[in-house]
Amino acid sequence: MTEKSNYRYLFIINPVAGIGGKKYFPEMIMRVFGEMDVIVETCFTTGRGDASRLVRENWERFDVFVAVGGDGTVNEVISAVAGTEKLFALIPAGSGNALGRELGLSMWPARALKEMVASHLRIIDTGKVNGRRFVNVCGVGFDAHIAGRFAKSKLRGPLPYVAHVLRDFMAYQPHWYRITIDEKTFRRKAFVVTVANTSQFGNNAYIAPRAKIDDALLDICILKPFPVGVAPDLALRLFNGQLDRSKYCEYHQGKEILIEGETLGYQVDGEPIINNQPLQLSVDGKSLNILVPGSIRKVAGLSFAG
Ligand SMILES: Nc1ncnc2c1ncn2[C@@H]1O[C@H](COP(=O)(O)OP(=O)(O)OP(=O)(O)O)[C@@H](O)[C@H]1O
Repeated sequence: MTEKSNYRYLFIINPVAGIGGKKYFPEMIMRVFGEMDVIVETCFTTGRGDASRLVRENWERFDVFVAVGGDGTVNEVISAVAGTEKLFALIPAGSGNALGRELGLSMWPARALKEMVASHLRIIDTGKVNGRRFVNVCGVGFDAHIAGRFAKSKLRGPLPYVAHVLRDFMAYQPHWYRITIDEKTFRRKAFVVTVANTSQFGNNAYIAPRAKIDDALLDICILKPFPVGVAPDLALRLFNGQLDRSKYCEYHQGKEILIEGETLGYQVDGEPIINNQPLQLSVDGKSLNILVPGSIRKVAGLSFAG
C-alpha cells in the first residue's frame, strides 16, 4: 500500500444526496486537497449502483475511495472496498448520514474535508446480508417500509423521513418473524427487527445504542408491538440512546443471524430491497480500512471496542 503522504484519492460525489446542490463540490475539494502534494480526482455518480462501478473501474489508479453523499452512497462504495487493502473515507452530504454521525464527522462538508486532511486509519467491521455488505443497519419491519417510501420520494433531507413516519406509523401492522441468533431460535411479533453494526439509523436515531463498530458483533434490536400512547416515550428513547431500556425492546448480540417470515422486504443502510428470501446475516470483523479525523468529537453512541 502507498505511503500515507502519497495516497491517491478519488472523491465519488452523489449529486442528488441530501439537500443542496453539489456542483461546487469538486472546486471545494480541490481547494482543500490541491494544496497537498497528493493525487486527487473527483467524479459524479449518475444513478443507483454507479458509485460501486466507479470504484471498480478506477481500482488501480487510487488508494482512497471517498464517498461524498449519504448512507446509500457509502454502502455502494464500501461494498466495493471492504475486504480489500484499499481505503475508504467519507464526506457526509446525505439525508440521514448514519455513518458520518457515528464517526463524529462534521455535518458541514467543507469542515469535514478539512478534518479529513489530518485523518488516521481505523479498521472497522462490516455486516453481510444474503451476500450483500452493509456498514450501518439492516432491518425488517417499519424501518424497511419507510426506506421504501423514502426511495420513491423526490424530496430529500431529514424532514421527509419524519413526514413518512408520522403518516404511516398508525396504520402499520407488526409481523411475525422466526429469528435465529447463533443457533438459538425464537418467534416474535415485531414492529421492527434491526440488525446493527453501528448504533443508529441516521439523524441520531439510536436504534441499537450498544453497538460498537469494531467489536466483531452485530446488535439485534427487536421492537415489539406497543400501545400508541407509548410512542412518544419510545421516540424520546430512540433519540437519547435509551431504547434498549424500554420493556418493548428486546436486545441481543450475535455473529450469525437468520430472519424468516412472510413479509421480508428489508432495508440495507437505508436502501429498500424487495425480496421474500430469509435474511442470512453475518459480521465480517475488521474488514474495512477507514480514514477518520484525528480528534473525533465525542458523540452519544460513538464507540469503538477496546
Ligand atoms: N445521479 C444520480 N441520480 C439519481 N440517483 C442517484 C444518483 N447517484 C446516486 N443515486 C442514488 O441516490 C440514492 C440516495 O443516495 P444517498 O443514500 O447517498 O443519499 P440520501 O438518501 O439523501 O442520504 P441518507 O442515505 O444518508 O439518508 C442512492 O440509492 C444512490 O444510488
